[in-house]
Amino acid sequence: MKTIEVDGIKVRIQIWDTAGQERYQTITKQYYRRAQGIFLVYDISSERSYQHIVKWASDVDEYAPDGVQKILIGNKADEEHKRQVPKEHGLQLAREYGMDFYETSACSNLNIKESFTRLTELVLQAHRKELEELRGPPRAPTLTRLEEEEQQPLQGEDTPKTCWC
Ligand SMILES: Nc1nc2c(ncn2[C@@H]2O[C@H](COP(=O)(O)OP(=O)(O)OP(=O)(O)O)[C@@H](O)[C@H]2O)c(=O)[nH]1
Repeated sequence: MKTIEVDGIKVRIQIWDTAGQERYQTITKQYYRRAQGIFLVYDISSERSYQHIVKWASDVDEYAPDGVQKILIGNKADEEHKRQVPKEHGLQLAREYGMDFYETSACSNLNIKESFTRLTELVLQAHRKELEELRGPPRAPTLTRLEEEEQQPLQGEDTPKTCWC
């Protein structure tokens, strides 16, 4: 669980790290069903992990709800000396899928906050209607309401007070 602030709203996010190994795939797919945002992560020092993204993306298409938000991540960006996947390839794949793309490093803390904030923003935007309801109606009273209030007789000391707060 993590609380982050996006556009002045505190959002509590629940993060699940699914197992990448083949033998856990049956369980992993069950987690997709209630996901609102998904990071598809490969390792920039492993061409194989990059090739695997196609399979992950098709699983997400099959099992995740419609409208789930997705971001492509190339992790281990601190391991430049071991790089097998050029940044351009990540960008290109993300473009094909219509996703945002970040290179991150869990070790040097590169783009971790940025990518989580972005995915949360995308999820919030996708649920804009519910978000507006959460924010509530505008606070300023309308002119009509003010006029109506002015016509109300003032409450005397002897009349029971309702809450004025
Ligand atoms: N250099 C570097 N190593 C990392 C980074 N992120 C993770 N690692 C290392 O990579 C290894 C695998 O990390 P995990 O978090 O277990 O990767 P995973 O994809 O969740 O693995 P599965 O649970 O098998 O799916 C560990 O040794 C981590 O310390 C990173 O940004 N940079």
